[in-house]
Amino acid sequence: MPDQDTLPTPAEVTGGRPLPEAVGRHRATIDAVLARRDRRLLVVAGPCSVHDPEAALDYARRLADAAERYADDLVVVLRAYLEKPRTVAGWTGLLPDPTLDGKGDIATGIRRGRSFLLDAAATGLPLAYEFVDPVLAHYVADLVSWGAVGARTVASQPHRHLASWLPMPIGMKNCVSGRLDTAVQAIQAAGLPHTFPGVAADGRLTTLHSAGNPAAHLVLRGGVAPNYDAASVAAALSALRAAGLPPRVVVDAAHGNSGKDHNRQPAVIADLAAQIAGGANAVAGVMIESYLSDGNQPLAGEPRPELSVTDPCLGWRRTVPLLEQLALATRRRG
Ligand SMILES: O=C[C@H](O)[C@H](O)COP(=O)(O)O
Ligand SMILES: C=C(OP(=O)(O)O)C(=O)O
Repeated sequence: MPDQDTLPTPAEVTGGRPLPEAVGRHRATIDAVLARRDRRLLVVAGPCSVHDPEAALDYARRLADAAERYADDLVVVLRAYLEKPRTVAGWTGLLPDPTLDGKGDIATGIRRGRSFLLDAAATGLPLAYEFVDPVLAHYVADLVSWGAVGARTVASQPHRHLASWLPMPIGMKNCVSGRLDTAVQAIQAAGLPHTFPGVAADGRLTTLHSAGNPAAHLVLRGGVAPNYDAASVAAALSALRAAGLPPRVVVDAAHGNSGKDHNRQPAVIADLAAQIAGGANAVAGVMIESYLSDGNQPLAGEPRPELSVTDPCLGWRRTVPLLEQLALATRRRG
């Protein structure tokens, strides 16, 4: 008999409900936007973390409605982040800790998290996901259309190998200090074939052979200083060109670019919208940390469903005008 800490196999959890047929289409669309074959702007928006699946679905449905309204200019993707990398310690997300209290019931987290991802995908939105733990990737990757390797793991060989194997565009974030070279090297590494250990569908450890991911790209998330302004974007494009990589970036309005202050995200988006309207074609996408209510809350006791328990997010009412602004800027860019 498996004890309660034994995890289900990937096949046991991925076999339950049919895969949304749209995932392949979403990945191809996002790839075309990043390669600038599609003139639209990628907008990755959503909560810093999902702690209450019902409330996050409420958010997803609102975002799906808005995505439809702006579909001529924006390709909107839901941040469906179920794992959190921590600087030192803290809640690590719904997948590894679904009861939000450090008990770490990962088996329940995998089932609950996957069920959330399937419900979120049913809204019609493509899903974004940060791959924090390479083992857990095998339980969710089939539902993800845009992946991220975060600022705290971008130097890690297992993450680069995983990115080289994953079948969706992967954003490599500049590291926490703001240095770009680690992320540029991560894009180069992910573009190559690798052989590394992973988890097979039947749960056995296996040797994986990757072909290399041609759609890995840079995400500017700021560091000790922001890097969303036109001069920083130009410097990033030069670094990409010097490394022989396509000059295209996604810019994160949160994290180091807003000093983790959600109130600063609108100013970052305004600056990016001005760059885009002015013709900055290499800005292929933006990222916004947005949720139902403005701000965040400490994780103690029973958390409010509509308020982030990790980084502060911009509330829904303040998010909609930003989508409008980005759609308009993209239309002007032509
Ligand atoms: O995006 C979320 C956080 O910035 C990230 O998980 C790190 O958080 P921490 O510095 O509070 O640990
Ligand atoms: C942790 C995140 O970002 P970063 O890696 O840029 O800190 C995130 O997007 O949730």
